[in-house]
Amino acid sequence: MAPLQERKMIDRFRLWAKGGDGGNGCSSFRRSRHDRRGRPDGGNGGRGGDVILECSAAVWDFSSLQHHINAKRGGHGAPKNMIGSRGADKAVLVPVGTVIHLLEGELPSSVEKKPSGALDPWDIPGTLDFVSSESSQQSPTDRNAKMEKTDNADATSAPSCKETLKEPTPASRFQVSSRFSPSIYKSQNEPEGYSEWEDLDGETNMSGTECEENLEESEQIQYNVAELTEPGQRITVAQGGDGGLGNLHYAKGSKTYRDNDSNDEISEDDVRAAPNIGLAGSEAVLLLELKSIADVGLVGMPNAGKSTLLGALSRAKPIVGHYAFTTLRPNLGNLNYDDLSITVADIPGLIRGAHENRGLGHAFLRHIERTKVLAYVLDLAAAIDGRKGIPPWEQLKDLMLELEFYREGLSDRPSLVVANKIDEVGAEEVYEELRERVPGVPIFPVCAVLGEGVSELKDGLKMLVNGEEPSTLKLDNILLD
Ligand SMILES: Nc1nc2c(ncn2[C@@H]2O[C@H](COP(=O)(O)OP(=O)(O)OP(=O)(O)O)[C@@H](O)[C@H]2O)c(=O)[nH]1
Repeated sequence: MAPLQERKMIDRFRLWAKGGDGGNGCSSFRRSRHDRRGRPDGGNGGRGGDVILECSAAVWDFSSLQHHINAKRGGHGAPKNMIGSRGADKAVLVPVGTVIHLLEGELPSSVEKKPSGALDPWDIPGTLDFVSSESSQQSPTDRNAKMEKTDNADATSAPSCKETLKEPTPASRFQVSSRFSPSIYKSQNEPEGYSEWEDLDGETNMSGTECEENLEESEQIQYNVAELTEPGQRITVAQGGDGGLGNLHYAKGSKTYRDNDSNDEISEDDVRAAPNIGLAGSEAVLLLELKSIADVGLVGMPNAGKSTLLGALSRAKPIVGHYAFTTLRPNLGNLNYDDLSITVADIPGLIRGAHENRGLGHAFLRHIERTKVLAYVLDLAAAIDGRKGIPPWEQLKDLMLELEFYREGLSDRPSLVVANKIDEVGAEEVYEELRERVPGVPIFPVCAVLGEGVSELKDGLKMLVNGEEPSTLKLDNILLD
């Protein structure tokens, strides 16, 4: 029978993130009958959007991510001192337990908890995205007809991915606030009262750029630069560039134009040639990796005693019930040794057909993918005294088959067997038979309720996790009737 879910879990993912470029500042002059020379009134370009990773319990792996994530660029400044709009951020969801390694670039921020609300109105992304809407609707020829391009217009040509990744640009080389003006560009038609409108369209569009997926691993990988461990945590991985200055910035409030920073007098020609290209957004190449949720996964049929065992092994207090599916989510416990600590997950009970999503099905199986070693917890008492349960060796076979049906090779990881409920009458004989039927694998007889055999099991788990006694169960080695 073919597994229903054939897609492999993606737990390692390379991501190229690029913040939106800043919009260009506008160079325009407001002229009138009385003022032929005109006064500069070009607004600043808007800031580009950020690329944000947000930790969420709603996603399990990286399969929903795209390799290239680009935030929107800021809108261009416009005449009448209208600043460009802020480029829209691009936020993507990553699973809980995401570890970020940095291959190229740098992270502009550290992990932070999502703010509750109260956004700065100038920061609301995508309020008016003039550039994207205009550029998507118009052909470059249309735009040229409307805007006179300058020599810098070849900034429009999208750089190849490799070129841009080679030299990550720090987003904030200088601080220009695009927020000072209350006017946001609102009209696409030429406003009255100006005669010249130079636009420097430096739009960089990497979406659609075919980038080599297998860039050689850089030797300067910075490992574990950040971890997202709680839902709601966010991190900005690429920051939008600041918008370029409009020519008004150079000439505020005076007939003779002055540089706001140095206070030097500047000529009208200087004002016209003011550097108004928005800054490029920062770039980063990341390697995302999923942390395993636990070192050891306790796998067993419902009611086998997994939660009881976790409680006996650690200080965890999982809910124990005499009915199936008491455990709906994995409970985690810590096993503390003198020199090490191991995490153990009690995974919800598995039934035949779980790979077809019966019982808790896939939810359960997905948890197993994120553990390093497996401890199969078998109920020795399930079939004794005329009970209608499944004998432990068949439980073991069913468990392994379900893992394999779900994903081939899942049962290959190092494992041991816990023979639970050894206290029950007749369980000793069943245990002996189990040892004969499942040779070559460590089997630990345990009474989880009383804590008997638990310290031996703890030693066995430690050796397994440390790789001192690597033992893998093979389906063919189980002797069935
Ligand atoms: N006699 C005996 N009963 C046990 C032992 N361990 C667990 N039980 C009982 O078995 C029942 C099921 O225990 P749980 O620990 O909830 O089993 P589980 O495998 O976590 O069950 P699910 O949450 O449904 O997956 C409870 O009534 C426990 O008291 C044991 O060593 N001996």
